[in-house]
Amino acid sequence: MSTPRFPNPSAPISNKVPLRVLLLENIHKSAEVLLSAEGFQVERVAGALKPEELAERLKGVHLVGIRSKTTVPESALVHAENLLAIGAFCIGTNQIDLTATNIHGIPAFNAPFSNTRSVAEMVLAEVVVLTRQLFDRSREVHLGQWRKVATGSHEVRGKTLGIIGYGHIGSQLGVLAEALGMRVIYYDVMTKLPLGNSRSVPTLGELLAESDFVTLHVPATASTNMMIGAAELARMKKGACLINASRGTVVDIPALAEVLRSKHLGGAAVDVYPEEPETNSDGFITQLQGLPNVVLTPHIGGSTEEAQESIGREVATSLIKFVRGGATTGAVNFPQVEVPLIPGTHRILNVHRNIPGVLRDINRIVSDLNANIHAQVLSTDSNIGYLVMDLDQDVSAQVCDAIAGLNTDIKTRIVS
Ligand SMILES: NC(=O)c1ccc[n+]([C@@H]2O[C@H](COP(=O)([O-])OP(=O)(O)OC[C@H]3O[C@@H](n4cnc5c(N)ncnc54)[C@H](O)[C@@H]3O)[C@@H](O)[C@H]2O)c1
Ligand SMILES: O=C(O)[C@H](O)COP(=O)(O)O
Repeated sequence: MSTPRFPNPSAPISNKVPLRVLLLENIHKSAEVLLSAEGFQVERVAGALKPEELAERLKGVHLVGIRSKTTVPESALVHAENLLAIGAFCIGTNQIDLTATNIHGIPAFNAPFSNTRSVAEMVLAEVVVLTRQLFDRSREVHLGQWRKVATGSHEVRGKTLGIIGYGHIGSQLGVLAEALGMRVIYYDVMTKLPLGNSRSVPTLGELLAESDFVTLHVPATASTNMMIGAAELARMKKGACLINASRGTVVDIPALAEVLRSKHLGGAAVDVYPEEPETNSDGFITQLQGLPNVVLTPHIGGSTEEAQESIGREVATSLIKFVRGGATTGAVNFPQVEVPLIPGTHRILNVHRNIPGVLRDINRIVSDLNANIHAQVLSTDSNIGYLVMDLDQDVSAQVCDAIAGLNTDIKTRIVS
């Protein structure tokens, strides 16, 4: 593998030069509070940045925080010679080129559970809203129209909720839905423990055919891209409702608009779209606008104060632990290492290309400098090796420089 090498930040992180942090997309203040308390210099941007703007803004930045709207392709890293880590202050990490960041030695951290409950609660509310056509009735009354009807309105008790993707959100939603008396079935590519009385179905087709409500909770991947198109929508029961609060790439919007217009589906709730605005000031157009019993929300499934506050703290904490001690636990694109710091030792962190002989070369450098290794932990994936090494003697600057000179080196830094 030939890894394009960006300039190596092998100089020790100095307490005198504060680390620069760039937080995009209105990341919660809780993150800034923690990062500032470390002495880091935090800059904020309200919306997302396009990749070329991001590339410019990453010059000299050590940590960047994004949410779901900021894409981080390899081209955005071209000036990111100081970038140590990326914080995705959300669940999804499909917006980051995880392979490119991995081979450039930049771990990406997310918050895998902090907004799970918020999404599950919103989807459960939408099930009731759709089956009672509450938004349409509400709009009519706002317009001075009194349309008291029961036709087409139903209880959710006894109805079947079909969950596609029975992970953190899907399984939590299933538990909440059973509390309302719903029957829960799910389809997942992995074998999952059924919670409560829920039942796994072997195929997507069976789930679509059996459900009164179908809700999607899968990540954006090649296998989920357009997984609900015209053929899948046609398999759903007449009058059933579709809910998508996962990713906009999962549902074919024109096909959905068509089955809503033809009244094959009774309603839909959509929170995510193939193209979403970068800021709250941008306009938005979708073919679903104006259709009856269609709830459209601006990607707010995880947008509660509770979730955002908790995500801010969780991801900021991961970034701080990585800066201070090199911990990569929870990074989505990196070998996992977490070693407690021992006072009096001198820690070096090294990311290198995963080829035979690197550890031998590094240990020869340490030995030539007459240093003693107190602790050494190496974890690898198919592209890179991540080494955390504590030395008894303070020769870490010389060791660091020598390791950075190896042609296998990707990133090397000293933390203590
Ligand atoms: N609307 C929002 O604001 C919001 C908030 C949080 C998360 N999300 C989205 O929801 C997604 C799910 O979140 P989660 O925390 O439950 O993730 P998760 O990883 O815990 O669960 C995802 C599940 O989908 C399954 N899956 C993957 N590919 C599949 C396929 N082709 N068919 C069927 N199942 C498949 C996985 O096996 C897993 O069980 C996230 O990836 C994110 O994109 C949206
Ligand atoms: O992946 C997620 O957690 C959700 O899509 C929420 O993303 P957001 O932080 O951009 O609202």
